[in-house]
Amino acid sequence: MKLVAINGYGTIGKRVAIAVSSQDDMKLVGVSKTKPDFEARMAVEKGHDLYITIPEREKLFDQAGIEIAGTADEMIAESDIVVDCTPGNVGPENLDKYKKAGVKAIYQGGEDHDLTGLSFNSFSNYDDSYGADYSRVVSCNTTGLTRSLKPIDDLCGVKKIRAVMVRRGGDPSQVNKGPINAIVPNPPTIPSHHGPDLKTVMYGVDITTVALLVPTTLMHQHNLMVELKNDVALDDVIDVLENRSRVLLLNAKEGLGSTAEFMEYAKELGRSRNDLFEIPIWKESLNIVDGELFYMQAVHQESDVVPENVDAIRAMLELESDNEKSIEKTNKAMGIL
Ligand SMILES: NC(=O)C1=CN([C@@H]2O[C@H](COP(=O)(O)OP(=O)(O)OC[C@H]3O[C@@H](n4cnc5c(N)ncnc54)[C@H](O)[C@@H]3O)[C@@H](O)[C@H]2O)C=CC1
Ligand SMILES: O=C(OP(=O)(O)O)[C@H](O)COP(=O)(O)O
Repeated sequence: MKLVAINGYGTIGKRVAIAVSSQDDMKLVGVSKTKPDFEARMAVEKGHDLYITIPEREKLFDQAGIEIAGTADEMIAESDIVVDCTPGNVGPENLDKYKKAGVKAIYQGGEDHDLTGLSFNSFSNYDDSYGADYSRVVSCNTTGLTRSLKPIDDLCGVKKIRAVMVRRGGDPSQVNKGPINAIVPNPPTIPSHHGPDLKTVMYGVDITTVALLVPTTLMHQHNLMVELKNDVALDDVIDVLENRSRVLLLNAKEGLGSTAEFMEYAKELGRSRNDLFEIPIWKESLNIVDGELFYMQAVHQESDVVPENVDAIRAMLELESDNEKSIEKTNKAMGIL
């Protein structure tokens, strides 16, 4: 059984840990924490072996009564692959460590593509990370773009994409993030990183993105304008999106007219942490005008990249060469629609 470690147990790391534990072809070695906070305590309660990033802090964990299994370096040495879920720009410090230990590593979207020279999405370029030592799962927003644009591109070809990304100010627990009362062009320059980032997993696509930050924590929201290469009926677009996993067409008229209601829908699904791994698209928003497709979608930023991390592990450890088989296996274990 291949062994997986999670370095950085925060928003993304704690979700990837549970997702890895639910698969039958990989085993979680453990997770790392820098400090003995409630998340460290609950990681142990959830049955994860807990390793400490800063060995000098062993006493603090002892004093807090939180049992540790060893140091993060020991966890890394035991593993076949590390999923690095540390905050953006911390990852590069760890690369030498992974190289010295001879372990593979997956980074997250907070790191630059150049760190690994390879980025990953399950649907668009799984094969390129097959057997790779280092790759990067693109950010939550870029993953959301890829999920809906790839099947559309496969159906009728995409000539040019323009997208306006309305980004959540911070995650629900991030009390020190904002804005509280403003709409902030973020960045104020164009394009935002999302367009160039999409090109690292959907090669050659013509896309420009603009991004804004707003005072909300639940989800990001995207507005897409897509010039199509070939004529297509709207029903065929709807059909292809309805039949694609990890994408959901939801109806505003059924009481799902906002990101808040999407998250209420997620609660009704009854999953751990109320996660919505799928990208919900407002069905009513889909329209084709003069060969241009318009639609609006949302992204549960805390969870949409989690299944992609599981598929990336499978590709890089050569556990499955067929992306569709990996997607199906991950979906089944995680209860994804
Ligand atoms: N939160 C989000 O909405 C999303 C985040 N990402 C990306 O995922 C990565 C992780 O983000 P989050 O989970 O949100 O961050 P987070 O801040 O919630 O969690 C990071 C964890 O890493 C720990 N940490 C810090 N320095 C460390 C080190 N040197 N070694 C080990 N652990 C360390 C922190 O204590 C914390 O527990 C970033 O690259 C981010 O851009 C990707 C998609 C969505
Ligand atoms: O990957 C994310 O967003 P992004 O796709 O806009 O970079 C996450 O929501 C983290 O974004 P943050 O950099 O605002 O914490």
